[in-house]
Amino acid sequence: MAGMDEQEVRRSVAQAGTVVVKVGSSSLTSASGHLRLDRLQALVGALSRVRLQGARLVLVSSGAIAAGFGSLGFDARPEDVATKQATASVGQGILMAHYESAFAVYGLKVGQILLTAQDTRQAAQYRNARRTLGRLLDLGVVPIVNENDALASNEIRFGDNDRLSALVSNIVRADALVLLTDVDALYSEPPSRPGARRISFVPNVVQAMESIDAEGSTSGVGTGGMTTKLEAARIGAVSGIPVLMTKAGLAGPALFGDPVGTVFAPVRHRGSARRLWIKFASAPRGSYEADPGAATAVSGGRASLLPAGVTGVEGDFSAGDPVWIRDQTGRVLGKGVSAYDAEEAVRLMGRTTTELSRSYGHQYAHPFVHRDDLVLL
Ligand SMILES: Nc1ncnc2c1ncn2[C@@H]1O[C@H](COP(=O)(O)OP(=O)(O)O)[C@@H](O)[C@H]1O
Ligand SMILES: N[C@@H](CCC(=O)OP(=O)(O)O)C(=O)O
Repeated sequence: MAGMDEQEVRRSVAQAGTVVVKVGSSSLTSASGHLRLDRLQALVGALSRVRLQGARLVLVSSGAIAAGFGSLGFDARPEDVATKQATASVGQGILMAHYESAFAVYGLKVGQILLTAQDTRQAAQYRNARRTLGRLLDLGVVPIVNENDALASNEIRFGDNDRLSALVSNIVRADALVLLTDVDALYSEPPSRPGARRISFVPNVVQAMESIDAEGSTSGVGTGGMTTKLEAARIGAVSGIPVLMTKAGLAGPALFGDPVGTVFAPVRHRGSARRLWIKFASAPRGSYEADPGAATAVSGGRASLLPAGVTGVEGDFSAGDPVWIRDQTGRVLGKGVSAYDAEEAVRLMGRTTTELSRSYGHQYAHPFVHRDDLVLL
């Protein structure tokens, strides 16, 4: 809920019925490309306590590449795509084997879910991922999610698990997202710099992103650095989900509401699952150009985009695909699901729904993008 103070955010993390925890490579692996078993086991100990107290838990774990390159005899993280994919394939097996036996100590079962960006962009695959994750959680299993690095090539990658974990939080409708990394908290600038200030509460991450310097540093084995963590916190906060970030060694206290790390307050109420998908996960396949009247109406937040207000159609999309909505200067106003395919839309644009109904029948008397299927950006 919007307007929460620090204590309320911490309490809602501790009381979350469904929690997504993301752990970064730097927290699980050594610089030589091997898993740090002691760390993995400590993490699993903390997570198991939460699960055994009744919370539904999803773990988004990085580390496939960082845990795989040492065992393949490389002295550094590989750079080329094919070797990275092969390394991830080996490392993912190592990770899962250890998670499986570490959770088994607490009598818990794990299930592997490897996602590609495509699985969140397409509505049908998104629903499929949601169904499988939901069923695993119903069965009391801890789903362990990673990007399907072995098959994802550069063009179709999420690239970082921070953003992925925020999308997974929306998929499972999590009550909290916990990002575990190798720094204890968010700082005003990279903590290696003198003068970096520790921040324990971020009331509005959208505003905070303008003043925090997260540039140019990762731990070396991680990929996204602080920038992608802030982006994940933003997606969470804007989706109505409280977010906590701290170092992996503090997972236990963090999940039990102790004052560790940085918490980010939700900045909006949570919208419907469909709108969250449109806003954060869907990839538009074309766009509608709105005339000034339609642009104003749509920007007001309550109107649908009617055929009469559309002056251009771009791209090759089908009915049910996401599209951008732009004004006549090309500025993006929003994103929505088109009720028509591009070819039909070209034929129908510029005409009132009454005209369309008269010429083509009742089934054509509806908006190009219904307001329930439209989000402003
Ligand atoms: N403003 C900041 N506050 C905290 N950490 C920061 C900041 N800017 C950069 N960093 C760096 O981000 C790193 C964590 O990112 P990364 O290496 O990608 O971790 P992970 O593997 O957990 O995803 C930290 O080691 C830290 O040095
Ligand atoms: N999917 C990749 C990790 C990608 C990633 O985001 O890494 P990190 O910044 O350590 O969370 C892997 O398992 O190696």
